[in-house]
Amino acid sequence: MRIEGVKMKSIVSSLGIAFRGIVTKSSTIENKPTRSSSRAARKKKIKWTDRQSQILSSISKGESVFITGSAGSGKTMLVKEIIKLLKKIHGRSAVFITASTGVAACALSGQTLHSFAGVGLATADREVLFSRVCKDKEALKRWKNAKALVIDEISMVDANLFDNLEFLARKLRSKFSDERWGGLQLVVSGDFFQLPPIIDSQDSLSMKEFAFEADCWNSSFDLQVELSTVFRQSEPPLIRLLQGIRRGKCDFEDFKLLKQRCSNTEPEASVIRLYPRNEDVKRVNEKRLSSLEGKLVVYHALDSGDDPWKGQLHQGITPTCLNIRIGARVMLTKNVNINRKLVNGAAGTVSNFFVTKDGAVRDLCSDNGCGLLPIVRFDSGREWVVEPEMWIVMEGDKVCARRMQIPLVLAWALSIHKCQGMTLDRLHTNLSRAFDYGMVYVALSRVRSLEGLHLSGFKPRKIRAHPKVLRFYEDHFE
Ligand SMILES: Nc1ncnc2c1ncn2[C@@H]1O[C@H](COP(=O)(O)OP(=O)(O)OP(=O)(O)O)[C@@H](O)[C@H]1O
Repeated sequence: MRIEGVKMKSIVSSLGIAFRGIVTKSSTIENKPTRSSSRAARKKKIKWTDRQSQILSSISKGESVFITGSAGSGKTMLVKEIIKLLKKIHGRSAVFITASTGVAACALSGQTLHSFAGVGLATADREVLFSRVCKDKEALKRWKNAKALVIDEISMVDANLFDNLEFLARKLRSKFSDERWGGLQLVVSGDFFQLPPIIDSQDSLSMKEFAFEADCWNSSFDLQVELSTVFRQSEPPLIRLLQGIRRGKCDFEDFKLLKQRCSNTEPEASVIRLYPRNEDVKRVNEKRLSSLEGKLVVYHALDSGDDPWKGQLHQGITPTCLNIRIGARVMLTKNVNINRKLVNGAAGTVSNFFVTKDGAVRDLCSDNGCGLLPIVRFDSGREWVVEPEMWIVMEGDKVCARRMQIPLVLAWALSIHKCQGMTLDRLHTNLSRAFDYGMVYVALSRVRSLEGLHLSGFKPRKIRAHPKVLRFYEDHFE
């Protein structure tokens, strides 16, 4: 038996659960690819589609672009390439990378849009926001120094905020006050058919809600493109089903296909369950964890930096406190080795713990003077010692906060909000409990194949696309 470079003959079982060994960055555990090798592997694989290439060329010309498209059509992947390009064009310190949620921001090593803007809750009048930013030296510096602004997961940004930010950009960058966004090159990405903004109102149909309803929306972009090739799924019936659901449609064929995926039998524990509400996620994970026997191992994240950036680390990118036992279902919260498919979203089961005297691990999790590292058997069959990883919150080229933690989360259950952006091999969900527009689409579009989709029920009326979103896509992309 061999755990990726950890020779089992050198491992002695002690404490009933723990192995003895040494883990250092230079140890025999082959879980750190060189940066250049993983970059080379990625470079070899990507052949940009015509639309993706069109966007890259428009960015090179300094144009502002809105990138949309179905789940799995390569928006995030393209945005990562765009960020590299923007840094070459404008310099690292003039490119600001933001997203509407902390999870999405950390995935791009950026910051939340609110923290970039320095607007706090942003519900105040725009003149109040302006004086608030003027009093915040750092925020003011960001606005003045920026040459490019990236905003990911735009579907969760509301119209009012988008208009207010454009106003602030023009007013704070007085040299460019005649230009939209004060002359910033803007790159916005997201799919409005996915999760909508949280608006504090009962009557969302009569007021502005989505960012595309902002007064400045159309004048903000030189180019608005919908990516049409789906990469995450390859089966035509599944792609057709998902494209229909994205637009709130479920015809007889779709109904039949979804019915076939329904079953009353409990799926095996290795299948991830998706729930619309956090309390269900917590309840299921805690219940499953407490049903396991054996020692509970606790990892406390090590955070550094200042607020508000430090606060972003608590927004769900990876747990502040991770409790696991042997047998726990877990999922990676970071890409740890792309070549070996150990990527954000890869699921597995904790098979044991590895004892190390490594100081960094001991600070996270101390046990009899040693630290324990989880050994995970991934569903691909690969067994891997999971080492601590670092998350950083950047502002331009400045690191403002860091978190060190074991990159795992309990994964018998996840919330639909948390899974936006993920790719899953297998999932189980009950569609009859979805409560928001786009929720059914986000949940179903995570899975790669029909075989991996398990439903315990669905109600066709829960498959809903917002009428305003439908109109926006008809007007702009058909
Ligand atoms: N040009 C391409 N060729 C091959 N694969 C691609 C290409 N573009 C993207 N992909 C792959 O498609 C998959 C989905 O990409 P990505 O996560 O960027 O989609 P997305 O549009 O951001 O999805 P979501 O809306 O669900 O977040 C990834 O595995 C990515 O590697």
